[in-house]
Amino acid sequence: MNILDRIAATKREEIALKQLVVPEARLRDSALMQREPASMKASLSARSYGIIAEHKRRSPSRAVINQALTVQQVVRGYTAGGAGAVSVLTDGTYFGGSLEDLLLARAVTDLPLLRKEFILEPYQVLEARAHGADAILLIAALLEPGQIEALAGQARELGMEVLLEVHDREELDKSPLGSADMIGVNNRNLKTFEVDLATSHSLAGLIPDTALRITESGLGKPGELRELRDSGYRGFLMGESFMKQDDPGKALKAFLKTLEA
Ligand SMILES: O=C(O)c1ccccc1NCC(=O)[C@H](O)[C@H](O)COP(=O)(O)O
Repeated sequence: MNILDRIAATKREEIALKQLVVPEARLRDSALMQREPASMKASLSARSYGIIAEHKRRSPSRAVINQALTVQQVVRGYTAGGAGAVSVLTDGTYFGGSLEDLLLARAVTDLPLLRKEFILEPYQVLEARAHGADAILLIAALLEPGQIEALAGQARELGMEVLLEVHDREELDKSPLGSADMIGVNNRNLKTFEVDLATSHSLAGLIPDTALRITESGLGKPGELRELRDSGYRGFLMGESFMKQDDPGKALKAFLKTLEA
């Protein structure tokens, strides 16, 4: 079984349990349901380099990235450092994240928040909204086209945007692209962890202009972002290269200064 299949199997078990412990009615009672979500697409589009800075303690491909900082320290730093949006990993088992991280992030920033999660069920979309997310991630490799449409429709009804993630031509061709506000190309093969920025370059021209193009993973050099921008990308999802620094927000600020010089 590859890692993505393992993550999905764990996730299904977790969702079944969580639905028993926290019923949907309780999620609907969250005070954050009254908050108007912000547009991540607009925030990223307003910048020449729309960085989605990710809070990421660890991952299946990297046992430890940064366990020393609080989520508030990281997200405050990203906000001051010029991020266009913040991505918060909420998976506990494989990434050491939680829904509490999303709540804490919400408490310290007005930037749009992406719930970075392996979403399989409508329950998780409601969870995202109830914990302050403005956008959700849908991973094409995990979902059938009909599921993408249904989950994206639910997100829209709840006022959130959708980042649809693909990794290859097959996933792009099978996906209902009109369901997404943003289409992300993950440079990391989630089954092998291999990272290749050529993935984004080769798929850029196949993404419809109705969606904002986002390139994800393995980014760290200003020159790479300039080339990806030339290919049509306006959003750049970056985790490890900032999180491995002692001060991720300062690292982001310095990175943007070099990029925009
Ligand atoms: O990062 C991983 O090892 C990983 C493994 C399996 C599934 C997903 C994984 N990462 C999720 C992501 O998409 C990245 O966290 C995100 O794009 C940022 O990537 P990076 O800048 O390389 O940290």
